[in-house]
Amino acid sequence: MSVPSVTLCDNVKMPVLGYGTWQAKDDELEQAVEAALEAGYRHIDTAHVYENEKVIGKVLSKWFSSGKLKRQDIFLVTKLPPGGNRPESVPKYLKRSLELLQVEYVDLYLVHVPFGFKDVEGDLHPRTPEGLIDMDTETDHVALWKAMEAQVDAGLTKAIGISNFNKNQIEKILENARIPPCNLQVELHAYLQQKDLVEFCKKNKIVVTAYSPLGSPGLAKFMAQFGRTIDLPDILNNPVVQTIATKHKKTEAQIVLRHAIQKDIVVIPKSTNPKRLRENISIFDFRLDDSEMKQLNDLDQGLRILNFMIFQGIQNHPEYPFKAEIGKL
Ligand SMILES: NC(=O)C1=CN([C@@H]2O[C@H](COP(=O)(O)OP(=O)(O)OC[C@H]3O[C@@H](n4cnc5c(N)ncnc54)[C@H](OP(=O)(O)O)[C@@H]3O)[C@@H](O)[C@H]2O)C=CC1
Ligand SMILES: O=C1CO[C@H](CO)[C@@H](O)[C@@H]1O
Repeated sequence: MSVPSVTLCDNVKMPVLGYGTWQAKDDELEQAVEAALEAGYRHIDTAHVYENEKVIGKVLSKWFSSGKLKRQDIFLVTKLPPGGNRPESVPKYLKRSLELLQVEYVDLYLVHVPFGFKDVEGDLHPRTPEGLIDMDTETDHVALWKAMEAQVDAGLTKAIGISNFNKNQIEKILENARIPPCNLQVELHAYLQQKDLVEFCKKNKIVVTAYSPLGSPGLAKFMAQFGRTIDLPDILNNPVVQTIATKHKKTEAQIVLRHAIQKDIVVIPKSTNPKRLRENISIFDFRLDDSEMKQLNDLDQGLRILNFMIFQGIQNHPEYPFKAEIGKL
């Protein structure tokens, strides 16, 4: 299956469907990345905090050295951890990611979150003695962005972007950037369609990537490991999605992914199951009509699943992005 691409800044091409890897590690991920590459995925989304860059690097280097793929065939995305959200930490963390991924450059480097943590070696999520997340409240986006730009100049990434930033935070970067961000990665699915933010990004030539495009159905199980229960919406069992899926002889997952793609949004579903990851890439052989698009657009509820409250006390960081929603969280 061949996936179409969208053009980011400076003619960098990004496949509109990528392979998400959060919560996937080690042996399971190794097999799954193999299966994903076999299935035709050419865009891989990881992050330093996912602690799986080494496995991804191992599989990619095998494919590159066997000649099955060339480096330029792959669009590789990774992210600066929150503990690296200060200018002097950016080169250190990008260098680490490049070493783990066994590549000379990434295609897109993202600032993972707008808030910073203390930079504690060996602890990606440091805590205070009281159990709160150990924040660095001095996070300065303009200074940080200059360090991101320097990574493009050094040839260590083709493009730079942000993730989980709100509109005001993006505006501030745009006002001060020499190299504007060309990608915003945010939570986006049928129940959180982010219409205003998407419109704003279009106006500013920022390609939007939808994370958790299926509504992150495995999240409740994942959070349970940390003793947290969450009330997860079940987008894939929504009757509107189900009816459209039956009509097209497609699965519910394929319908919600196709819905985003038809709105020029890049999607990065995660699956370590070979059957499901093949299912998720098989969305380029049908089209939703205007009435189906409208029915799916109407499912929007502004419902955010990932608000970072897992990091206790994070809402008190000056750059916590969802302050306006706090009453609703
Ligand atoms: N920038 C950021 O802050 C964030 C970025 N991300 C990125 O976005 C990616 C995707 O988001 P994520 O939160 O993982 O959630 P997704 O919406 O991609 O959902 C993943 C879950 O859905 C299941 N699944 C996958 N395909 C299907 C299918 N066809 N039918 C039914 N269930 C399916 C998976 O299980 P199984 O594996 O068993 O198939 C897994 O439990 C992440 O992996 C990560 O790369 C995610 C969160 C935050
Ligand atoms: O990508 C991510 C998924 O969500 C996690 C927990 O909220 C974060 O660590 C990270 O931003």
